[in-house]
Amino acid sequence: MNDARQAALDYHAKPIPGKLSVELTKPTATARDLALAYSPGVAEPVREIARDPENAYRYTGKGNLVAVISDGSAILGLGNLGALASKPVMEGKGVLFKRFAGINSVDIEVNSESPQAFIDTVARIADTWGGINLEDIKAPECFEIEQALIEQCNIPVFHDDQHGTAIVTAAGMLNALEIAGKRLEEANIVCLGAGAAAIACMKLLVACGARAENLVMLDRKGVIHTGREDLNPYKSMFAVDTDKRTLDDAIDGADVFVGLSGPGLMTADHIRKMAPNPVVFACTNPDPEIHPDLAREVRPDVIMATGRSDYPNQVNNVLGFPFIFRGALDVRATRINEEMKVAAVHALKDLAREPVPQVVLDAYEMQTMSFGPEYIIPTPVDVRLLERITSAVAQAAVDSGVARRPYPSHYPLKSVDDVYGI
Ligand SMILES: NC(=O)C1=CN([C@@H]2O[C@H](COP(=O)(O)OP(=O)(O)OC[C@H]3O[C@@H](n4cnc5c(N)ncnc54)[C@H](OP(=O)(O)O)[C@@H]3O)[C@@H](O)[C@H]2O)C=CC1
Ligand SMILES: CC(=O)C(=O)O
Ligand SMILES: [Mg+2]
Repeated sequence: MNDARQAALDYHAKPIPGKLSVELTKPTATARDLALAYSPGVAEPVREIARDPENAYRYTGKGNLVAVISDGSAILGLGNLGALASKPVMEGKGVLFKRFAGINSVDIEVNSESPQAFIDTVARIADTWGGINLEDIKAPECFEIEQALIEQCNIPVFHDDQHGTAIVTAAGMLNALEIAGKRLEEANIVCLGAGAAAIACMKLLVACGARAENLVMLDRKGVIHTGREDLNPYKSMFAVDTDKRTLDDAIDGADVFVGLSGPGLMTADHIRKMAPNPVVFACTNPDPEIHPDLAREVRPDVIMATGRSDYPNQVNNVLGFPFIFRGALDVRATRINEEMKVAAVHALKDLAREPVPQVVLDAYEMQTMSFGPEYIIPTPVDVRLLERITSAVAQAAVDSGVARRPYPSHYPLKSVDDVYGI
């Protein structure tokens, strides 16, 4: 077994299995403590919640609790490996929620025989949570599932692989193109993949100014064009009238490549054919469409991003979902709407232009990091993400009328220790 593989397995297995645990927030040492925590004291908040469900936010952990729910049908770029196999990733999302935004989470892996069974299962347990983060559910089922749950639940339901990824991709793309001296409105874009992440990313890029006619999307069968009769409605939105059929055809002269598909699908010959100063976001995890070392060797002028932590420019939804949920929870938003997503894009994009704190440089063992080809987007350990994205999202929720609480008086957040505002 190679060292990296063994290290990853040991990390998950030792000293105790898994990456998350539950902690107590109240004293439990004495008989009095127990009489308050459990019987008879617990009956009082029960009565209060039965009288008014909003009291669940006051007397339980609901308001700072997010469910991370998957059916394991699209685990990273590893494919449909089933609900249980997705558990390390879902625990991992919980780690990120807690570490970066002070949010408690529980991972739930659902064995479901149909989208409707999944929807019914999640809808029945929705009251438990302050929000629901859907994760690693494959397209096209993910679209129907998310839409149904948004309609049935009065808490935010957010499919991270769609919207978290799209927000981070749009922020990184706007910066990368500026550095490359290009405009999104004029860029020729190739998107490899036509699933949850790809469809949402391309929709948001179009909303940000990309032209649909400059965008070629590909699935396993090749270019999504108007002559195809096997397209679902989500893919059809991106069908273009073109003679191009393969990635090799589409990539010729392209300014941008976005990979949300599978490992190793982009070759040296593909990247060689791109326009000057190409932008390549090879975002499949854990192994990207093209390795960054190969991409840079073939194209020294590339602006390269991956989903990984061990190369510059990590375009990964970790830069989005913890902070978006934090902002949504703190104003008790009923949903995460387009205004909140756009606010997150701009907060993330703008932060990349500011000087990088020493603590971030230390974490990455770098002497310098500054806005440019090797730094198009902040790193996940940058605590300013907590301040900027949560504030922007909360404000957008208030302004767009989905907040049930005012903009928090304890904002801006400077640390996860401040999230309860006490
Ligand atoms: N960096 C990040 O933050 C994120 C990265 N991702 C990555 O994006 C990828 C897709 O995830 P997701 O959208 O959730 O999964 P889905 O299962 O919803 O979509 C996968 C898509 O990839 C396409 N695909 C797979 N293999 C090939 C191939 N050989 N050639 C062309 N297209 C191919 C599929 O084509 P078809 O439709 O024909 O089956 C499908 O459209 C994963 O690798 C994941 O790790 C996802 C979310 C966040
Ligand atoms: C990062 C992530 O959510 C994914 O690759 O699926
Ligand atoms: Mg995912």
